[in-house]
Order: sequence, then structure tokens, then C-alpha cells
Amino acid sequence: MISLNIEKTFGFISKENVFAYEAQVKAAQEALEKGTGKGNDFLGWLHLPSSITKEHLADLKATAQTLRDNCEVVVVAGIGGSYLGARAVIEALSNSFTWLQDKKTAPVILYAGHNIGEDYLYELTEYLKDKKFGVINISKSGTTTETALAFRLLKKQCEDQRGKDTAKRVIVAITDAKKGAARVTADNEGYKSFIIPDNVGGRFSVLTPVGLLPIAVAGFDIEKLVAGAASMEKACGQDIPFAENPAAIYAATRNELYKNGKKIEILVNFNPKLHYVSEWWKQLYGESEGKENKGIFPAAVDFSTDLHSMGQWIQEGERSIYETVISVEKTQHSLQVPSDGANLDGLNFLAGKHVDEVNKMAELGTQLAHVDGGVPNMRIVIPALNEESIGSLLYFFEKACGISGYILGVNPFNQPGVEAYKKNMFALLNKPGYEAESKAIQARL
Ligand SMILES: O=P(O)(O)OC[C@H]1O[C@H](O)[C@H](O)[C@@H](O)[C@@H]1O
Repeated sequence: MISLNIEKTFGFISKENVFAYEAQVKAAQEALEKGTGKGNDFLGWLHLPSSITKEHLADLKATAQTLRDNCEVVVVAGIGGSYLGARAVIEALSNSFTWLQDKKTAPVILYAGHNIGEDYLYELTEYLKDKKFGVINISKSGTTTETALAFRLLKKQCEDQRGKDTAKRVIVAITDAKKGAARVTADNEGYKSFIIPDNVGGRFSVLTPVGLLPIAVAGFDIEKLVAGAASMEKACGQDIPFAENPAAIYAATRNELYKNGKKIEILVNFNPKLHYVSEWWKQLYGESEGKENKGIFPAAVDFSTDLHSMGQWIQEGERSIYETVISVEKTQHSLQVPSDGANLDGLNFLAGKHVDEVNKMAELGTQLAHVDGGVPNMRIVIPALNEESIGSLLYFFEKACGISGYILGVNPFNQPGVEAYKKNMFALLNKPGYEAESKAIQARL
């Protein structure tokens, strides 16, 4: 279970004003539960954890096993919500050097379809040349250019290398039930496929097969992940009093900070494995709230790494920021600082201490310094980097995001602004059907 502490925001905002959001939070909760708010056709995530069946998990695990049995490498092709959730969980739970280990316990997971880097794709296809690889093709719309382009390359290579029959067994599609090119391809080729429910938007889809299948292939316990999320679904439920509901408090606090000129939220971790949780969080909050010329800008840093690059700005730059720190209570492993005879670095005072003790003091020292420097701080504590904790954390952020977006007054479940670049790109590439746009854009160049 996770806990949230907002005490280090007081002094910048008052507890009273945070608690004054109680009625707004209640209204937001009710709108989510009753489906009366904006974007109410995208609320499938709300009670998803508690509604996932054992049969569904068994189906996912069986497919994961097929990929694990037949692949040294599995490429997860997807972008945005069809990519970040899986990567966030896999990186949080994996050994940091997993791909370098000789004795592998799971296929190496690689990612594609989240960029249009020619060199990236070339190097990926080169690497895969002598590998028994499979592909999980993930796209809700089934038409996203980045993903479709990567899949086109990977499908052909997989068929050429492994033959059509094997390719059929090691390519899995996760897409819409009926619409989109990915669905048609999956049906035509006879791929095993999973459905992304209509009422679950991409950035809220980590607990659908979009996240669960890659996570299971990587060897992690999806039952525990879902159980962690389900416990948070309860802890953030409508019936939980405001003061005891972490999603309610987080949503209220960030809106109050925003109202007081804190326009940027920096999600902070002190554990490099959480880097992609921050990336996932950035999409969740950025796409949900950044609209109608409003919304907190979600940023992220990895400490203490970025204390040596961004630390100066955070300590003394424009005071428009606040931080939300994710703190991991317990490490998975134990490592003590050795004593050194010469002590040239002067670190013998740390000898015998666990590395995490140093990290925790860096965390505490940073929090106090940043608060002194005018940066309000919130702190989320998770017990450990394990499936339950990560499941809880993800659902906590989702629930708080729904509430927070409704308090802000936007539709947190659409992303109309994302289309603008796509339209221009298609016009510039002379996509059939874009003749008028092509002409108009050429005239601007
Ligand atoms: O799953 P897909 O339909 O391929 O979409 C992938 C992503 O790209 C879109 O442009 C949206 O901005 C995201 O919300 C979405 O998660």
C-alpha cells in the first residue's frame, strides 16, 4: 500500500484550503462513479482492477508462456499509452542489467514503434537478424503511423526469418475489437489477439492486455500487479473519507498549488528504475489536463542523477514549480559501503552503511533544501519495487488524475490536440486524401 504526505506543501498553501476541495472532490468522484462527467464514455479504467477475471489472466499468462517458450527477444511495438505502461512496470521490476546477463530467465524485451528513428529501426532489425524473436503489436486505433511503420518491418523480418507458421505463433496483436488495420491484419493472419476495451483510453490502459501481456512475458506476476491496483481501487473509493483518500488529497493539493502559481509539477524519484513510471505519469497527466489553455505541466527528474544537472534550477530558478517525490521504502538487495585503508575520498565515515542509507539522506536533505528554496514538496511512499506496490501506485495516479481533471474543469479523457502534428505530417508526406492540406502547407514553407 502507498502513503501520501503533503505536509511540506504547507507554508506555500494551507491545509485548510486543501481540505476546502472536499466538496469538489466528492462531486468529481460522483461524476466518475455515475458517469455523468465529461468523457464519460472512457471510464472503463475506474473499476478495471476489481473486474479482471482469473480466466482473463490465465489467457494472458498462457500467451505469455508461448512467447517465452519460443522467443529469445520479444519486441513490444506501441507508442504513448500503448507502450509506456508496460515499459514503466517492466523497468521498475527488472534487474537493471538484465539484457547483459548470460543466463536469461525471460526473453529480452525491446521496444519499437515509439519513434521514427531510421537508425534506431535499422539497428533494431540488425540486432534481431540472428535472434528468435516475437512481436507484440499494440495499438488501440490500429492506425498509428509510428507503430504501423515499425510493425511492417518487424512482421516481414519475422516471417522471413522464422517462416510464416512460426511467425503466426509469435506475433500477438492487442488492438480494437473491430476497427483498425491492426485488427484486420491479426484476423487475416490468424494471430492470437487481445482486445483493448472501447471505454479504456490508451493512457489508462496499463491494466488491460496492453500492459499485462508484455509484463507477463517479462516474467512478472500480473496477478499481484492487479491485486495491488485493486487494493488501491478500494483505498481511493468514493466511500473513503476525503482525509483518508490519497487520490483525493493528491488531486486537491495539486489543484491548490496550481491556483497559487505553481504551474509545473516535477515527479521525482531516487531510484533509476522508476524513470519510465515518470514517463508514463507524464502522458497520463499531460494528455489528461493540458487543454483549453490550462493544466499543470508534468515534468520529471531522476535523483540524485539530475541533482547534478537540474538541481540548480530547482533550487533557485523561477518559483513556479513543486515536487512530488516517489520514495521507495525498502531495497530489493543489500550492499554496504566498504572501508578503505587510504580513505582518499574521505568516505570512511560511511563504511558499513547500506548504500540506501546514503540515498535516503540525499532524499531527505534534498526535500529540506528544496522546501527552503521555495519548492513545495509532496511525498509518496511505496513499500518496495514489487508488483503490488507498482500496481497500487499506477491506480492511485489514474484515480487522482480523473478527479484532478474534473476539478480543473476539463475532459480528462480526450486528447484532441494530438492530431495537429499528424495532420501536418501527412500533408507534408502527400498522403492520399490530404491533397488540400498538402497544398496549404506547402504554401507556408
Ligand atoms: O494505441 P494507439 O491508437 O496506437 O495510440 C497511441 C497513442 O498515440 C495517440 O496519438 C495518443 O496521443 C495517445 O493517447 C495514444 O496512447
